[in-house]
This record gives sequence, structure tokens and C-alpha cells, in this order.
Amino acid sequence: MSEHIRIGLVSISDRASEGTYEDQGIPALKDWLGRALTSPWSAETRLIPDERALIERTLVELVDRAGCNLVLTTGGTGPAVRDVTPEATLAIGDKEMPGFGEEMRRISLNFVPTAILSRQVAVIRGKCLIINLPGQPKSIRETLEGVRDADGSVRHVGIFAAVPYCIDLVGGPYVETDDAMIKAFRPKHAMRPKQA
Ligand SMILES: Nc1ncnc2c1ncn2[C@@H]1O[C@H](COP(=O)(O)OP(=O)(O)OP(=O)(O)O)[C@@H](O)[C@H]1O
Ligand SMILES: Nc1nc2c(c(=O)[nH]1)N[C@H]1C(S)=C(S)[C@@H](COP(=O)(O)O)O[C@H]1N2
Repeated sequence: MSEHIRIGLVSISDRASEGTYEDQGIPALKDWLGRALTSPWSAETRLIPDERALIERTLVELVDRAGCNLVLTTGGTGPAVRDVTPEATLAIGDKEMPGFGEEMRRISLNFVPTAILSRQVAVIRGKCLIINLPGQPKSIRETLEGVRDADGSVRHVGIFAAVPYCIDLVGGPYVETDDAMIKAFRPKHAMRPKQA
């Protein structure tokens, strides 16, 4: 049986939050999750500037008060002075999960040589997994879903394949995905029968 998950979606951008351009981060996150998840979910969205204290408060609020078991951020992971998303995320995490950042940079190198400029991290806070994604809206799909060959076969598995089992392990709800988009990996003993 699958269970409902509340997912925090946080777009961190000075210019989108002040209206210089329209935010494409939250729509891209919603669009991807809408196509990838087959179990029930709802989103808590926030559009905020690159202010460390505000990022920390927002993440804490989404986990501790809104009850999110997954939070995806986009933006603010680069080397510029105002890019502080990784520092804010690490500051409020109980445990760092370095594999997500390492793998996202490897995946992103298939698309841009500047992928190594992205300092994204992931952490566990309570029963929630928080993952930083880069700011480019197209990078959301690239990192979550991975890289495909021209015939559609998966060349480099996206990081979302490891997300449902990670949420299981911290005591969150059982999340299911559409295998055609992203096949979630779980060891046999942790798998439940697929919903019809
Ligand atoms: N929320 C967003 N909506 C649309 N495009 C974005 C968004 N965030 C980032 N981008 C694009 O991706 C690029 C890299 O993202 P990054 O997080 O480094 O932004 P930035 O250059 O620090 O500027 P800002 O914080 O004002 O978005 C941006 O320069 C912008 O072109
Ligand atoms: N998958 C993917 N990753 C990417 C990119 C991209 O276009 N696709 N852009 C890179 C660029 S240009 C930068 S500067 C860094 C910085 O992350 P930020 O956008 O959060 O500041 O992410 C990188 N990671």
C-alpha cells in the first residue's frame, strides 16, 4: 500500500522572488513530480531570495511544522557570493547524505562542463530528506531523471531512483514511481506489491 507524502518545493532565487523574471523552478519541480510519482502527494511551495537565515527558517518550517518527508530546493548552489543554499541546508540537517551531491555532479557533467561549480548537498532532518538541485530549470529533470540515449534507454540513472528507499529508511511514507520515468530501487525485502 502506498501512502500520501507531503513534499516541500523551494525555489531560491533573488531575481525570481523579486519579479525580475518569472519563477520556473517550482513549475518544473511540480511538472516532473506529477509525471514521476504514482502514489499520492501534495506540494508545499516557497519562492524566496538567496538569504541564508530565511532559507534555514523555510526548511525548518517545512519539515517541523508542515510535515514534509521530502524537500527539493532549486537555486543558490553556485560559487557566487549570494549562493548560500548548501550552507543553509547543512546548518539545519542532522546527517549529511553526500552521495546525492556527488551523483548529481556526475550526471550534470553529461550536460555542462560547469556542473562542477554546483555545490549541492543533501541532508536528513528528522524523517525528511532535503536535496539541493541546481538553479537552471532544465537541470531539475536532468538530475532527478538522469541521462537517456537517443533510443530512450537509460544511460546514467537519475538520483530520484534512490529517494523512495531513503525516505523508507528514515520512517517516511512509502512512495511509488512510474518505472518508465524513473525506476525506484528498493531491496527485495523492502518492496510492497505495486498498486494496480
Ligand atoms: N527560479 C528560477 N526561474 C527561472 N530561471 C532560473 C531560476 N533560478 C535560476 N534560474 C536560471 O538559472 C541560472 C543559474 O541559477 P542560480 O541559482 O545560480 O541563479 P543566480 O545567477 O544566482 O540568480 P538568481 O538568484 O537571481 O536567480 C540563473 O542565472 C537563471 O538564468
Ligand atoms: N544538470 C545540470 N546541472 C547544472 C547545470 C545545468 O544546466 N544542468 N548548470 C550548472 C551551472 S552553469 C552552475 S553555475 C551550477 C550552479 O548551480 P546554481 O544554478 O544553483 O547556482 O550548476 C550547474 N549544474
